[in-house]
This record gives sequence, C-alpha cells and structure tokens, in this order.
Amino acid sequence: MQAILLNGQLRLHRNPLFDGVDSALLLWCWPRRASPLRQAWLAANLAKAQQTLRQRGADLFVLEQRQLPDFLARHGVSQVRMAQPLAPEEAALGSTLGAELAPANTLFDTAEAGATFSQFKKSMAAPQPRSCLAAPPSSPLAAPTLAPLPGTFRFEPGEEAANERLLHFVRQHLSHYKASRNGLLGDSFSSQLSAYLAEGLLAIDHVWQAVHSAPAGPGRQQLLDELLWREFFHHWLAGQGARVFTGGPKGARDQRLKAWQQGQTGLPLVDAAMRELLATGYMSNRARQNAASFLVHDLGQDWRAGADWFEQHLLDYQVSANWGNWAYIAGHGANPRAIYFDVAWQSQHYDPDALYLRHWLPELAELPTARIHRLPWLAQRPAGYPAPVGFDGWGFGPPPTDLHG
Ligand SMILES: Cc1cc2nc3c(=O)[nH]c(=O)nc-3n(C[C@H](O)[C@H](O)[C@H](O)COP(=O)(O)OP(=O)(O)OC[C@H]3O[C@@H](n4cnc5c(N)ncnc54)[C@H](O)[C@@H]3O)c2cc1C
Repeated sequence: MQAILLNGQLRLHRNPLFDGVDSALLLWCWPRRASPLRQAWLAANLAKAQQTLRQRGADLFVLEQRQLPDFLARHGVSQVRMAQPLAPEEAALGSTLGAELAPANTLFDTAEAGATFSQFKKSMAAPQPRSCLAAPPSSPLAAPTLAPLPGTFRFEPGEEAANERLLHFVRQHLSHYKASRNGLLGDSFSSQLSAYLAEGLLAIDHVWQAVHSAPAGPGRQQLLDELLWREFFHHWLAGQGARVFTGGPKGARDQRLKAWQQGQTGLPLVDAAMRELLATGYMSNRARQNAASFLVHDLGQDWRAGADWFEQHLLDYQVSANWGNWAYIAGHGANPRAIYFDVAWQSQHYDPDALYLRHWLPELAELPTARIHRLPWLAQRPAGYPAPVGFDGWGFGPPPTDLHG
C-alpha cells in the first residue's frame, strides 16, 4: 500500500504527488503549532478536499504527526510520497519515513538563491508548467468525517475558491497592482493568493502561467516579480538549513514582545497591524514589514520570537516566506544589512487619512488624523489606548516635522 502526504500540496488538480499513482491512501498532518483561527482555516480547507474526494470515491485522513508511524503500520503502508521538504523539520520527517519525494509547490526544483534577489532573478529562465495527472488516485479506505471548525476568514476556503480568486484578480485587478500593492485596507490592493499558495491549493506554475498570459503591463511584471521573491526565499532557506531557526545572536524577549503581539505598543500602525493579524490571520505586506522592523529595531526584541508569532497566526504561513522575510529585515538573511522601516513616516505616507488605523483601533476613531499619527509623542491619549511601551531603537526621536501643526 502506498500513502501520499498532501501537506503543502493540498489540491486535487495539477498535483505532481499523484503522477504515476493508481491507488494510495491520502493523508494530511496538522502543523506543530497554529492559532485557533489558523486551525479553523486549515480544517475548512481539509473539509472541502474531503468532500470532493468522497464524490470521487476516495478520502482524506487527517492526523497528528505523532500518530503517523502507528497509522502507517496499521494500514500496511510500505511507501510514503511527499513533496520535497522546504525546511529541516519536514526533511527529518521525510527521512524517518524513507519517503519518495515529488516536486514541492515551487517553480524550480533546485536553484541557487545567490547572494541577492536581483542575482537570483537574472539567473532564472521563464518557468514551464509541469505535466501531471489531472485527477487524484482513489483511496480504498474510509476516513473519519472532519467537520470544519467555526470561523470567518478573509479568504474563501477550498481549491475551487482559490482558482476563482486567481482568475478574478488577474482579470479585474492586475492592471492596478503595481500602484495598489502597498495598500493596507481592502480586498483587492494585492492578489491575496498567499493562503492558497501556502497550502498548495493553487499550483505555483499555474499561477505563473495565468499571470504571464495576461496583457503586458507594470502590474503583470510586478506580480511575476513577487512570485519570484517567494521562489527566492524557498531556495535561500534550502541552502541555509537549521541555522535560520536556531543560530546567531538572540535579542530580548521582554514585556514589549507581549505588547507587540497584542497590538498594545502605543504606535498606531503597528497596533492596527497586530490586531488585524489576531482578528483575521492576515496583514498586508506593507504592514508586515513595519510590524517586523518595529519589533526588531525599535523594541530590540528577538526576531525569531516575531517569526514564531507570525507562524502561529498567519493563515498564509509558509516556512520559507515567513522566516526568510523576518531574517531579511533583521539582517540575518539573504541581505546581511538589516532593513529599517521608519514606522511613523510609513504610517502617514501609506495611510494618510488614517482609515486603516481607525478601522483597527476604534478607540482612535474620533481623533483628527494629524493627532492619530502624532499620538506616540502626545501626553494625552484617548481612554483605552496604551502609552508607548518604550521605543528606544534606531529611529525613534522627535515626531516627523510634517506632523506638527
Ligand atoms: C515579516 C514578513 C513575514 C511574511 N510571512 C509570509 C508567510 O508566512 N507566507 C507568505 O506567503 N508570505 C509571507 N510574507 C510575504 C508577503 O507579505 C505576503 O506573501 C503577502 O503580503 C501576501 O498577500 P498577497 O497574496 O496579496 O500578496 P501579493 O502582493 O499579491 O503577492 C503575490 C504572491 O507573491 C508572493 N510574495 C509576495 N511578496 C512576497 C515576499 N516578500 N516574500 C515571499 N513571497 C512573496 C506570495 O506568494 C504572494 O501571495 C511575509 C512578509 C514579511 C515582511
């Protein structure tokens, strides 16, 4: 009996795990740690996959990783197939199981990340779609029913919804993507394909082709570049291995980390972003960059504590994109120079009317815009909004001059 582990490749179409397989047990293992919202998101996707599989006479088993060896033994599984691991933990699981490896959800099976993203991009030829079976194999055993946990998500769960979102974004929003991608609030400033790509509900080469075959324009080129950033971090992490998670200097983990996690730092842009993460499991790329830079460079906290928090809470958590971006901003990644975001400036530049801040920080809703942006430097704050937790990092001095008045 053969088993296929669908983690990271949870789709029934265009899935190289099914290539050349007639019959197999289909399995999926829960991640080590995930917030209740992320668990609910995963459960909703698994339930959709189960539903489709059952219509085809197949099924999906959902297990905890520690149950896997016993399960495989009980069902007489002699061979396990899984996607090429992207991180050391999955690699260790693969070698314990003696798994046969199929391509991961990446555009290129192997690649040198190179020293910088630009070098990586220059060295890459246009990716070609992989050929693979259109339909999954049938699975001869019945699996337990998996009821989706209650939850409301920013993303619609399931493979079908993922494909719809891709088509919708390419048709309706790609043309403005270059201009809108730094947005903070709304549902079309960026593609919001990340949660689908992370679980493998969309095949990356399919996404690439869909974007690539759209009419030429700055939005199309920008989105292809972002997909290459995803690819770049995959290959960077593959080259780095376990030291990303454990090596190097460690920062503080004091009460300011907790304030950051809960959106209670006294810096409105960061608090809005962190509260959005807790409520929805998502935040825009611009918000992530600011939240990460602030934690590391202004609060002096350990970047790995931040990466760890994102890992638990992001619905689109993806090991290489998350740890790669955190390391990059902290200065321990593909770019040895740390990247600093001046959060006060970013706040007024990317949210000039404070719409994002008011949305996530209702206690500030009645304040005039200039006061909201100036809040960390003001003696008086609205009831319920915290005093600054102590920004003693690189950038925090007096308020930006154009905030006076
Ligand atoms: C600190 C930090 C942590 C992050 N953690 C994750 C994560 O766990 N999972 C994740 O998918 N992305 C992560 N990102 C990258 C990026 O923020 C998200 O991919 C993006 O915000 C998701 O929204 P979108 O799909 O609308 O992106 P779009 O702007 O529409 O981009 C399209 C796709 O390109 C890829 N992409 C875009 N930017 C990046 C990037 N900087 N690095 C890698 N891939 C990128 C994603 O797959 C994304 O879905 C992180 C960024 C930062 C700064």
